[in-house]
Amino acid sequence: MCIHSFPPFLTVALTGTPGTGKTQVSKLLEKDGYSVLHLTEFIAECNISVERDVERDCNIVDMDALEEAVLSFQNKIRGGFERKIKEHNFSDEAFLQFTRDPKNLPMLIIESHMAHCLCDLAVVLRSHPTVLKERLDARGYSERKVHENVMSEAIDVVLCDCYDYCRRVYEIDNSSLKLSETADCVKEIVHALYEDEFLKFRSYLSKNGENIPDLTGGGTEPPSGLTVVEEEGVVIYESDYDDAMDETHPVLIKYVPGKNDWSNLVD
Ligand SMILES: Nc1ncnc2c1ncn2[C@@H]1O[C@H](COP(=O)(O)OP(=O)(O)OP(=O)(O)O)[C@@H](O)[C@H]1O
Repeated sequence: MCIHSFPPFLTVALTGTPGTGKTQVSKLLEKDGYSVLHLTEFIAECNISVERDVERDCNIVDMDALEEAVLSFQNKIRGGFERKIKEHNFSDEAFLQFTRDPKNLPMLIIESHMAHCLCDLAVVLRSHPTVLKERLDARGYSERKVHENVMSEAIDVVLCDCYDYCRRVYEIDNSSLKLSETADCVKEIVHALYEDEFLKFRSYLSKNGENIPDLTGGGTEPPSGLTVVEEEGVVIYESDYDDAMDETHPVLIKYVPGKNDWSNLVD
């Protein structure tokens, strides 16, 4: 059983091995108006317990506490979107048009090398190991730390993790891209992803004879058969949508600038 709202609010991981550019890219996205959560800072702000692994020079986080804090943050952001949507009189087409403005995209992008553990959709930044090594050396990391990260990139550790955790995984190789070009790729992906998820959920509701939720000023009427739950002031629906829509295997899409045909994502 999964929790969904309609129109959907998506949480998307922007993940990758350290040094692949998550922080810098997400800052560009944020500047353009996308909602971004920087997980490392969030963990510190929320005082989530962290243990230090001195040998491997990294932190170990209490994932249960983190998940709870992220969910609560996500609900607050989602509430803001729901209120914004209610101010308008949208047809589906007009709504999708509205979401093309980054400030109106009902999505939270979580930036971290472990964000994919908290999301079922992920964009993975990849960099060639030699490019990555240069970036990590420039940070002054120990030889061991550089080696561990470069090896992990070479054998696709984060990508494989995403494949385990997520139902959709988008991979961008930014080895020969500029920072702004990488950000543009992410933008293209998240908008295509949102539209696809919206249309899929809409089509699911229609096929199952559910009342189509109203996007107009009257608010989102619960589709019949779905349980209405109220969480932190946000109306959400519980449904078996995820079970029905569950892809047997996660979808893995390699991003090739200018070449992806997003229309083939829609069933
Ligand atoms: N095409 C590109 N895309 C992303 N980053 C790039 C690109 N070209 C160069 N860079 C540089 O690579 C570095 C990536 O560092 P950044 O801190 O963003 O990585 P990160 O994945 O967030 O690492 P960490 O997980 O340790 O926070 C930056 O200095 C950035 O300017």
